[in-house]
Amino acid sequence: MNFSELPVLAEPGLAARVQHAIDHKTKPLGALGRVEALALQLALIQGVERPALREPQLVVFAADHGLSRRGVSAYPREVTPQMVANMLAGGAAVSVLARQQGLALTIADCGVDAPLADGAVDLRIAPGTADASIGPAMTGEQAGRALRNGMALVERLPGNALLLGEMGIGNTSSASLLMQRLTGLPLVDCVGRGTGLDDAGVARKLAVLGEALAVNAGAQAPLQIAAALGGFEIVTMAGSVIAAAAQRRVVVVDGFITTAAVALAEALRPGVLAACVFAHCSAEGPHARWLQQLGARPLLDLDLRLGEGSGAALAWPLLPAACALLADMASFESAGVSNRD
Ligand SMILES: Cc1cc2ncn([C@H]3O[C@H](COP(=O)(O)O)[C@@H](O)[C@H]3O)c2cc1C
Ligand SMILES: O=C(O)c1cccnc1
Repeated sequence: MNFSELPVLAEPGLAARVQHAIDHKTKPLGALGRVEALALQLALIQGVERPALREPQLVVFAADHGLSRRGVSAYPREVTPQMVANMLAGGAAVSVLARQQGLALTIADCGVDAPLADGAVDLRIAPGTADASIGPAMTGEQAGRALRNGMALVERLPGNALLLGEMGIGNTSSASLLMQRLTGLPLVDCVGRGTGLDDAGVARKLAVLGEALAVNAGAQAPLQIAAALGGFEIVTMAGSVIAAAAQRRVVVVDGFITTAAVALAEALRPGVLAACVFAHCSAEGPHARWLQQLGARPLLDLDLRLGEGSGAALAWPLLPAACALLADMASFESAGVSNRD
């Protein structure tokens, strides 16, 4: 992807100036590999020659899904509020990683089927979506509200980097449905094991998701598709991605589900992808293919299949490292090192 060509980031000459600076650092040409591309992307996102990251915000968007009552997950629906509590208490993987990396952690309840947890941000639309296998997961009004909630949340958060996380039993199903509708690939190529379904479980998930696609076939515009196939957390996250990109914040994408939110945001507001750094390729089967379709090359490939923002947090240190190299490495000229002929 050529980031400088995207309208959201158009900044005449900046890409060439930053590339020139990178190429004159004291190293063989191109020797910092994809860290160089990352530094360039961060510069283009911020529209400056010396990008700098401050007060990174990891937001976990949480919600329940009507589909989780249809046996599409290996785990029960109650796990969503239980994990929200665990995240707030500091015991979830994302809590540990956010703490360790110095990332501010916000849990945004976009529609968990339980009372609002102490310490969660209240962006609740309803206690879980409707069952998308029998009709739209949410109304158009609810989808619009979720988008606006996500935008407003970013306005309230400090800093210039947003790391995406999510929690919602059944949400790989919503992500798979969105992938099918947004890419046009066959459903079977868009569905994975989620939390660990066996082959019979995947067959059941495929059958249920096939029903959801059939019953919601009339949805055409991106917002209609979002409402039909749902995920309050996914639609809210898409709103946050749109607002963050508009403010030139760096968006760090986690796994399969956050990719669904970003792809939805791109469908709603073409160009936002340019603000996105893809942290990792998830072990969720269809993720690699979707990344490829989006022209995204993720930083890490660790066989993660957790979500929560865990992969985004793990990849995070590469971003300040790229900024530091761009800002602080000497050039051949300043260090008196002989460049190649
Ligand atoms: C204990 C536990 C912690 C999690 N943390 C994230 N997820 C992940 O698994 C869910 C998606 O998979 P599926 O569509 O198969 O339900 C999401 O909540 C996602 O964040 C978890 C799942 C479980 C069980
Ligand atoms: O890639 C992800 O985000 C993912 C995969 C499986 C389960 N939960 C999340």
